[in-house]
Amino acid sequence: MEGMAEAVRTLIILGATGDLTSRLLLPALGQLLTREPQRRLELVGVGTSDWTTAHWRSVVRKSFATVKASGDSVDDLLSSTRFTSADVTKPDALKELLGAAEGTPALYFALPPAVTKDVCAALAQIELPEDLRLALEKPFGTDKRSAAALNRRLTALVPEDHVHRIDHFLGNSTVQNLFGLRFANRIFEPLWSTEHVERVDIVFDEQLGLEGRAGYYDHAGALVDMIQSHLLQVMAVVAMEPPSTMSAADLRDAKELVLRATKVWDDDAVAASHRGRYTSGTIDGRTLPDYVDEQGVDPAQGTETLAQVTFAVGNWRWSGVPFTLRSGKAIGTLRHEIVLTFRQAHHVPTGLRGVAHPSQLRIKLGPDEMVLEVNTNGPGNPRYLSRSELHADFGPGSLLAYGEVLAGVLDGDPALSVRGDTAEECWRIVAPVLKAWRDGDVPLDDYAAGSEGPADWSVIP
Ligand SMILES: NC(=O)C1=CN([C@@H]2O[C@H](COP(=O)(O)OP(=O)(O)OC[C@H]3O[C@@H](n4cnc5c(N)ncnc54)[C@H](OP(=O)(O)O)[C@@H]3O)[C@@H](O)[C@H]2O)C=CC1
Ligand SMILES: O=C1O[C@H](COP(=O)(O)O)[C@@H](O)[C@H](O)[C@H]1O
Repeated sequence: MEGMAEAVRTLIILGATGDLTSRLLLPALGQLLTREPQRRLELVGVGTSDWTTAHWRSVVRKSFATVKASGDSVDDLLSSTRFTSADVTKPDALKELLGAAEGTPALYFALPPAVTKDVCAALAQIELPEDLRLALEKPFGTDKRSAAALNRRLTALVPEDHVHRIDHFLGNSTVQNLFGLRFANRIFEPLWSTEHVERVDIVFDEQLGLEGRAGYYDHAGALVDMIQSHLLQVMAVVAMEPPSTMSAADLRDAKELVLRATKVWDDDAVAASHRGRYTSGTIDGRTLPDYVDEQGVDPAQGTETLAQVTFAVGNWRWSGVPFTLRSGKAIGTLRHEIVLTFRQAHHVPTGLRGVAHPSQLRIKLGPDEMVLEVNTNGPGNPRYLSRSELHADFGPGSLLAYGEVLAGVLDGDPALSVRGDTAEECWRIVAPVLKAWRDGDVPLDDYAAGSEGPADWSVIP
């Protein structure tokens, strides 16, 4: 790590009455404080709603209970946390909030993106405490240009390494495990290149449907919601060069180099992408309506609920290896995994019968495990090939993914947050696909909720 930063003493959540705060942020914070009973943190919740501090404390307590949070720092926080009703787009409101903060403060923007922009404009009008940290949720802009404009605003307020662009997939324990697996063994890294890898697939298929999120999702769609943000970050960790250290500078440089080398496969966004949208169906006994009939959806938006794009990473290590990223809602089988498919053996000895399938390494993004599928002689006839699976259980991380990224914000370590140039790069990468889809050059295929996606799409092995 580059020099120890001062730990945040006051966390101010802007948008404390919202869904993100109660469902994801507070449980993550409760878990973090349980693991670190020595940490002392003031928590201030802010929203325009007319909440009392007593009500806010009951919300925090309820969210903490979901992770069985306990211990000294939890008790301490529960008895001191307070709620302020304020419109944070007003400079005076921000001045008062920051003025009342003890020690190093962090502002967590759990706000709609348009409000976040206005808050940044308001922050520019007041004097800011030294060492202020800013944590921003996705979506970070809507394209490269708006992301760049937001970056300029933010870095006019605080230094880049005080800006935490949150991507909770970087805190996912399996993604964290990739560092150990790839860089603390000699047996995988020599195989981790175009010499031996035929293709890489990163799949995040969910059984969940829209779940009442039309206000956000119907404008984002699967490509922006998952691929432009989370899955490109995961891909960057899978494809990066070995960093010299785990410092924020080394990790983020290594990710950035991969993303800078990434473009749509063959520069052909039409051939390299698919989009789909669910129609009614049943998943695990739960019936979902057609996506277009979900509450709040505007059918005219033509929003996709399943996206698949193949990218090329144009460098020495990965030349010629397709990286296919896919994510969808309302898919019959939950599948969250990174799959490396290895090239065929150069020569299988004549006399060995059966089929030598390519070896595959499956790294699962929860439950956290790894499966290596290889050809062996197997049981029975020793001259007949069969498939064996080597399983490794990574075990769950001690923190939820949000807890890992929140720890980075509180400790002033941006290693797990997205750097400004990288946020822009990710928009550059998907821009040709967004354009092809907007222009209607790629069909929006139907698939029934509960199916595995449109039947004529190529299957990801
Ligand atoms: N919910 C989720 O699962 C995820 C959300 N995100 C991102 O997190 C952010 C927040 O999402 P979410 O919690 O779902 O949104 P909500 O709509 O549930 O909450 C928005 C919050 O913003 C507050 N707010 C709006 N305007 C102001 C204002 N002028 N001053 C003070 N507070 C204001 C609202 O407070 P009040 O109502 O009291 O005015 C409310 O607490 C978004 O950027 C979203 O994209 C990212 C990943 C997942
Ligand atoms: O950010 C998001 O991620 C979730 C999937 O992540 P998980 O950690 O909740 O499994 C996804 O469902 C959602 O659409 C997306 O906005």
